[in-house]
Amino acid sequence: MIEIDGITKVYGKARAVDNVSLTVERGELAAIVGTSGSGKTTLMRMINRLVEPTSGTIRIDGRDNRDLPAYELRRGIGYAIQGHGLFPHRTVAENIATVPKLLGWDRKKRDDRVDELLTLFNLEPELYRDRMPQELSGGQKQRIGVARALAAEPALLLMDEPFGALDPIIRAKAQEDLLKIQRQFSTTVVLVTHDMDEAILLGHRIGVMHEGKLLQYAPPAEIIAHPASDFVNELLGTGDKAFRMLSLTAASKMVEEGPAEGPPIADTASLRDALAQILWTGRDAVPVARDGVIIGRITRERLLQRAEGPAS
Ligand SMILES: Nc1ncnc2c1ncn2[C@@H]1O[C@H](COP(=O)(O)OP(=O)(O)OP(=O)(O)O)[C@@H](O)[C@H]1O
Repeated sequence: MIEIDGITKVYGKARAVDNVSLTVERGELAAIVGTSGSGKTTLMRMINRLVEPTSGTIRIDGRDNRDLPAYELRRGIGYAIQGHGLFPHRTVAENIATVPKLLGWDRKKRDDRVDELLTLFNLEPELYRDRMPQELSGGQKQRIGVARALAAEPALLLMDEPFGALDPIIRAKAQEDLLKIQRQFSTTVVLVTHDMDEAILLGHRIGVMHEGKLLQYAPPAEIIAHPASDFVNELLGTGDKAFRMLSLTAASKMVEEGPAEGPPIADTASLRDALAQILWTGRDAVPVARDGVIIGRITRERLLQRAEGPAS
């Protein structure tokens, strides 16, 4: 659990982060969004003390983050950044095993962990563990950067635009991997992103920053339904709100009995996917399948009702 309490960072006359307070519960993912220069990275870097705050406190699992020497604190916190930050003269395996080595893990345990992570990120260990970073594509480097952040199974993971340079397909896969890992290990994650769709997909809570201030910190559905200000509303993109609302719910939550023609969608797909299918194929309803077996349908009518916002 991270408790950020009245944290401020002043550079010269500018308040890069201005009296921000928020709590991230253990096992939760907080997505921080905002315009460029709004203070997202500075806020995140004060958690692992790459930046020292001007005032305020940050507690991690109840302990002031200044109680430990900064290098020791950072060993316990995974950190992944855009542009990966890999050591260019170390192999992929050495890069991933950086923190386990600092922590004194023996060779066998380190090697096993490297192979496990490479497999998790769909990179065949035999092919990739001895490569140098310059022998990887941009997307592969990013995945290794995230693998390195996860290597010592940190309870806390900080991610600064970690999927920024990935193409949409790899990005979706990397987001899925992150969710899987996050659930499996109950990792507490703070993720900085400028992509609202990513924040809505991944965040249990979303923090919206502007000019150093935290404008709103709430679950995605609440941010969409009740934006705290015009600025938050604008950032959400009014035109996309209906679809964003639908993207929050799995098809399994709206299945009803009844017939429907044509190819089914999976019950794990979102209502947004269901509506897209219905519109694209001109149907009134789409069958829903679980593990390949049809379990019911979703109708166009109910989806449209669900997508309606509050009457203005
Ligand atoms: N070391 C520094 N010295 C002086 N000013 C800084 C320093 N680091 C950041 N700033 C300023 O603090 C403000 C917040 O920067 P920060 O990097 O936290 O924003 P951000 O929201 O992460 O932006 P982006 O999305 O563009 O990465 C900016 O105005 C930036 O110029």
